[in-house]
Amino acid sequence: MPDHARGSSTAPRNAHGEAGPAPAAGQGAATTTEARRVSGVEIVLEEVTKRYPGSKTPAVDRVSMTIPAGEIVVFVGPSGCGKTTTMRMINRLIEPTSGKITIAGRDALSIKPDRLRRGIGYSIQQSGLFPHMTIAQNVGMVPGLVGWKKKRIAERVDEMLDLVGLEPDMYRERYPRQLSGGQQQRVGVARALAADPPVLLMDEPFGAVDPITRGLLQDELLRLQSELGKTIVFVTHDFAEAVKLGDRIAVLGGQSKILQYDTPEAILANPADDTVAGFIGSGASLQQLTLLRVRDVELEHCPTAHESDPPDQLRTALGTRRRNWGLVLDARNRPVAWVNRRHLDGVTSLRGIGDPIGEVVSTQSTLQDALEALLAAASASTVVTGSRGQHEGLINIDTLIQTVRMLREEYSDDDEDAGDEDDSSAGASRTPPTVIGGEPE
Ligand SMILES: Nc1ncnc2c1ncn2[C@@H]1O[C@H](COP(=O)(O)OP(=O)(O)OP(=O)(O)O)[C@@H](O)[C@H]1O
Repeated sequence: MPDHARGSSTAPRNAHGEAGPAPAAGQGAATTTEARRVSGVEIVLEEVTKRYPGSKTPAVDRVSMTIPAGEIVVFVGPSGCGKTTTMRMINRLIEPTSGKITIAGRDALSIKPDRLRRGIGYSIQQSGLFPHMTIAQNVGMVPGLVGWKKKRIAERVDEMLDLVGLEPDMYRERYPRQLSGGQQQRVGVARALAADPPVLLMDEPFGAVDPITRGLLQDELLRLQSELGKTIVFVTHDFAEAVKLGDRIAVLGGQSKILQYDTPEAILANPADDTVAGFIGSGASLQQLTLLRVRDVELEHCPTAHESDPPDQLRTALGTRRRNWGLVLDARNRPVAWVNRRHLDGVTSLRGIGDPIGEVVSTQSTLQDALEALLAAASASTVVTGSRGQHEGLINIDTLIQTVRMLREEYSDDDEDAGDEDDSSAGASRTPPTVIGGEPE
């Protein structure tokens, strides 16, 4: 296996995706928040309870929480704790037994369920697509129900397919069974977003796909959300997924009791109790790799050349920069092949030579995704691409090792501070912790 680029530099800039240094209180935080488009609305649950008929104990018992507009809030907890029931009460697929749910200031129980549901996108595991309907019909269903004109629906279908990375011409007339699991999930998200609802409920939407596709779909969701700013409630039982996606995480115990409701950084640094700590598991330092994205660390660079460039140019660059490996890019700067000097011997063109690129990570990927890609490829570095697949640089194992080391030092300092000053939020750079309806501190 090629060792590609070696050497490293580590320069994490901020936890959890916001570019630039963590703003000090009162300095940059407002700018970051303002810069983000928010089209979502606030959801408030007050003392919401669900008791299924014939069951002695409630499935959800007096849950109160505020889900801020434009944020991704992840419900995470063990199987059967009531995540799905809590989520489905928001769009009244399940009627609460008691309590109040307010969406954008309106009492959800006062809105007709059908009408309510049209304003709330819903995406579930296995995508929930109708098998006998084409992709276009599936995506256009809710806009059709709310009375959009045919032309507008057709345009919207194409726009949505494009948004989730599916070429409309290729996919709109296909049927769900003709798509892979990952593609079906993308269509599921496109359908949930089609009528432009301010709220999106996602119930383990990526649970049924393989881990690599899952990582890509998560990246895609984060990219979409950075453009759309919806209020998203996301259910998972995978804590790593919660850390990656959540602006806030609600860790739920039995009967949806809120054990902790806070930013991922704060929960990782200061689990509220042993149950939450147990749920995070023993790999806390590795989990912290999900707080940083590839774009947050300094990338390595190796010599590159376009397919149309003369091989000599790359040969010279490898020699001058004393590198064994370089990258060949296509006309749109997308990586095509790894090449070493041996590949360049006697060739007159860079087309069709070299080793396959192998695993690629995007600038949106978390450092944990990058680690997995490096381990899967068994190589010391992997190619990083930007939003349109263009080459951005390389990330290597040394960078990741240094980052884990740095995070460990940083978070152990926070622990000491927390003991001294009772400031329990290592994630305070983004948003103040909010515990509503959880255990009072
Ligand atoms: N329709 C129903 N009738 C009776 N009990 C139900 C019904 N749906 C769910 N329950 C029970 O309510 C509790 C909460 O279920 P729920 O599906 O909300 O949990 P969950 O955390 O989403 O679980 P999972 O992660 O396994 O999907 C469970 O004990 C479940 O058995």
